[in-house]
Amino acid sequence: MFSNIFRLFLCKKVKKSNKILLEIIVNYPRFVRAFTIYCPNYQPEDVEHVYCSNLVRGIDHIKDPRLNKGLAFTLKERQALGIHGLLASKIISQEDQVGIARLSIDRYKSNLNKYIFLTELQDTNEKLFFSLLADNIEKYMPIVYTPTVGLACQRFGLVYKRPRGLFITIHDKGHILKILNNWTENDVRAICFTDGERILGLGDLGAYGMGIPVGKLSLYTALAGVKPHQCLPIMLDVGTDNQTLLEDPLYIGLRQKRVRGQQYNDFIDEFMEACVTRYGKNTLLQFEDFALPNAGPLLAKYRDRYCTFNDDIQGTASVAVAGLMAATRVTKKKMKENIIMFLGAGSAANGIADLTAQAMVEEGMSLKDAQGQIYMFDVDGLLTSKREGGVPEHAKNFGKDCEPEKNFESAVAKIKPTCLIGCSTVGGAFTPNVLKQMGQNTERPVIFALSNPTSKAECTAQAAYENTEGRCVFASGSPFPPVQYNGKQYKTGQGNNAYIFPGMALGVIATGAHTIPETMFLGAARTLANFVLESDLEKGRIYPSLNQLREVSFTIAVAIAEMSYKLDTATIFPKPKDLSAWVKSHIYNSTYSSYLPRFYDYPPAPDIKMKTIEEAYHTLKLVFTIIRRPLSDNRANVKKFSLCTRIVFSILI
Ligand SMILES: O=C([O-])CC(=O)C(=O)O
Ligand SMILES: [Mg+2]
Repeated sequence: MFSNIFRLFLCKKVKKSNKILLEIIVNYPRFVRAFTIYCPNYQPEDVEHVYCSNLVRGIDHIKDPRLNKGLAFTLKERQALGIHGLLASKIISQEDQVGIARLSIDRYKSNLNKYIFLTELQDTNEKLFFSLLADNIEKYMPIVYTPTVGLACQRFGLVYKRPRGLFITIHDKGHILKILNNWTENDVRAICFTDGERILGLGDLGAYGMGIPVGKLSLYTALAGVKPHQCLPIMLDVGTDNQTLLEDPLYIGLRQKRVRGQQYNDFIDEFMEACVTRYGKNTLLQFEDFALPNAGPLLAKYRDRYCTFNDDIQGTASVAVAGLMAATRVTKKKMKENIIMFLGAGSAANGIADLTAQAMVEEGMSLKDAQGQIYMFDVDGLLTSKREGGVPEHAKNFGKDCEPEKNFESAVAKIKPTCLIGCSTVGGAFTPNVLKQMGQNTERPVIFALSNPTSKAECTAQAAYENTEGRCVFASGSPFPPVQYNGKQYKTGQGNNAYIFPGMALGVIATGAHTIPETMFLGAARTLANFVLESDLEKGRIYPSLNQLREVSFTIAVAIAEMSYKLDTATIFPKPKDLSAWVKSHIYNSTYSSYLPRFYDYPPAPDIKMKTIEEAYHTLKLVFTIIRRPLSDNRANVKKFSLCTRIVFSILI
């Protein structure tokens, strides 16, 4: 470390103080985080690129996916970087590269092969991958995400080639922090992790579940612009109870049954603590695809202590409630005028039910009355106290005291729900008879088949429209093509949490929120519902089109940032005057940057020629001033102290 400081002080060729800044940023990783939180305009990836262009030369520049531009390197860059001759002579613009990549993908017939192509592109040229994805969301989201990612997880032994994220096993207990230290990126702001026990509706896929956090985080960047180097996917491998996988020669995870109980809980405890020790207290920790017995209790345990949320409970709830809100404009029924019935009583169903009840309360209903209008039906039938075993603890708010009913169709006929929501992972469970009954229950029945991937959807869009004479309001978790019925085309909406979690993440990261209160998910739902146009509703769609997802995510991010201050969970002070501009300043730029020196592009700073140690000292002082300035708020005194201490330690130790 001292040699680094020495190197910094002896940096002879420095022309401008910004160059010194770059040196500091690159050499002192903990400093990077402190610095970039307060000066997000200094895009760390650009800083690294500019810096790296001086250090990384030759073939290494092409091999690094963050630096690689393929044939888009200009002649000057090729000469400066020592890669002239390593590339074909033609120089191709990034835009043309996107077109070529599209042609290449289209040549593959199978979606799994398209997935593999895109993964390889991400591994070789990150900016091209994200610009391709961001420009073609509707086309490629179903490949890198649901439903193809489900198939990729099932075949992960074949798909897995090189590290993207960390695998932490139960045997690493006691050493998790050390493993996090092996991830060389220091500016991680968001971690998405799974233990693989409930991968989509596909069940326990063990370590093969890694595809899900990888896919989710790709959407963080493609949809919300969270910088890719700030995202870390993690697989917590505690074994699998999937016998087929335990016998699969290609299986890449621990070949043992799942560890449960105290040992599991201690492992997750250690993991959560290690993450904040390594990356800071307000690192966003997203639980993904945990099974029911763990998902709810872990959320309850950590939600007030960490910046965390469970995507399947809260993200799914938020998108479903947004759908219900938008549907009120079609059905002309307020939320509180509905009878809602769930098929499935797991974490997703309970998350949606809780948030729906809150939305009804906001319309002036008591919580008890709201819960009274929400029914659940699981594998053992209607949730009532009179059934064998009673109402399960995790769904106790929605159990009723009526007679037991084991037949789903009869339950739908008896209770006459106006909204039917599928979170059961039982493909085809909304039979034609069930759908017809919904058509009899009300003029405009709301039918959501939310289970993923497509094979697990409770019904297809086609079946929903056909069996309700085109009167239903339909949404599904996985995409369905438009439906033709009775001479009319219906474009159905995809009620997938992808509408929520990217924007939520950006808003939370931009304000350094230290917890994520539940009302933020209601706020996100409302923001999303407001995006739905009358023209969408006319086409039968209660969500904005996927191509609007970037705009939607940004608007949600700004709303979340606003709430973050209102709810006193933000840690960036003083509150930026223009919150929208502040959020924007955090967004990743997937356009290639020039690797020729361009220090003059950075915000103006005094032009100090570094000849003496004294001048270097002044530059450091300048950096401190920049960092201290936004912390003048009295409320932030403690944070100010700890931040300054961290900076001093970063530099001196
Ligand atoms: O991944 C998706 O498409 C939605 C989701 O969280 C799930 O089904 O678990
Ligand atoms: Mg999920």
